[in-house]
Amino acid sequence: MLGAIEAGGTKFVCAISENGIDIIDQETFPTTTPDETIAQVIGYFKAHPADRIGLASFGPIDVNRKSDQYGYITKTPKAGWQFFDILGTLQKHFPDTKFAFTTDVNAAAYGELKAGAGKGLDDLVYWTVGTGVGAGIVQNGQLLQGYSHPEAGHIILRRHPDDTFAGNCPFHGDCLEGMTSGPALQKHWGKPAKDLPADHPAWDLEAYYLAQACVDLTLTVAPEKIVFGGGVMHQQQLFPKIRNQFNRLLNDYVTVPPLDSYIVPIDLADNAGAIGAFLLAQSA
Ligand SMILES: Nc1ncnc2c1ncn2[C@@H]1O[C@H](COP(=O)(O)OP(=O)(O)OP(=O)(O)O)[C@@H](O)[C@H]1O
Ligand SMILES: [Zn+2]
Repeated sequence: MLGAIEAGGTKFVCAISENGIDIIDQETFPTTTPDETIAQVIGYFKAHPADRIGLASFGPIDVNRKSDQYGYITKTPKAGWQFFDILGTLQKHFPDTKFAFTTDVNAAAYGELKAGAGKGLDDLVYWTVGTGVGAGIVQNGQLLQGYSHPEAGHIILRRHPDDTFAGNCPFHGDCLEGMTSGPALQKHWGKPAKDLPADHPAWDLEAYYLAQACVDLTLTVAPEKIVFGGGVMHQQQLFPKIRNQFNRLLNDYVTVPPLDSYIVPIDLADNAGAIGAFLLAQSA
């Protein structure tokens, strides 16, 4: 039996699967304190035992096996969770279980590669644009991680000449997340992102920045496909706008697949993270 834990800033999702694709059982717990929330996760897997569990956590997390803090959630602004040994705590309670450990967005990237929009491919970038912005990158079938995991949601952008919004990233102001996340849109335009009409100028600016993000990762990791998920990407009109801006910015400098099949929406919707976590655990 395979298990998945999607550790998010607002909720934890625990699930089990036999084949890594079909979810047999799933339960959600609110993210409160580590003690309380982890106790619920432990209770879930005592009741639904798994031989292997994929733990996909909100970040930043320490994924460097050589580090003393491997398996920890590190500098999160989330109260009570700073430097919490999430992997170690679970391993202590399930000593016979094999764990895979990565970021939530890496797991979703892996799920989309193996069973979603990137099925059959080896290289994929997955962007989530929601409360936060982040990228999971798979290269040659493996998650891209070095000294740490990518934090591409915070890359620095060329500002649109007409854009005076200061951005809302507490670390960088007008980084990608600071300009394009759901909360950034709300702060910029004075209403929730989902209430902005499809023809609102917000979406042209949003596409302008997300296209830069795609160009940057195209030029650095050369994926076979770029997949977008997250709440903000429910705005389907963003896709043609991003492709247009991408085309303009890249200016044919490198060859990429046809844009309609290169920059695409998520295929597995809310299950991408769990499926990725199962399959990472399976191959751990
Ligand atoms: N239809 C929509 N159109 C535009 N924005 C939306 C839409 N639905 C949700 N959002 C925005 O997406 C954000 C929530 O993102 P998401 O649904 O991915 O959840 P999340 O899990 O909180 O995000 P994250 O994965 O970054 O933690 C909110 O800021 C919300 O305003
Ligand atoms: Zn930032």
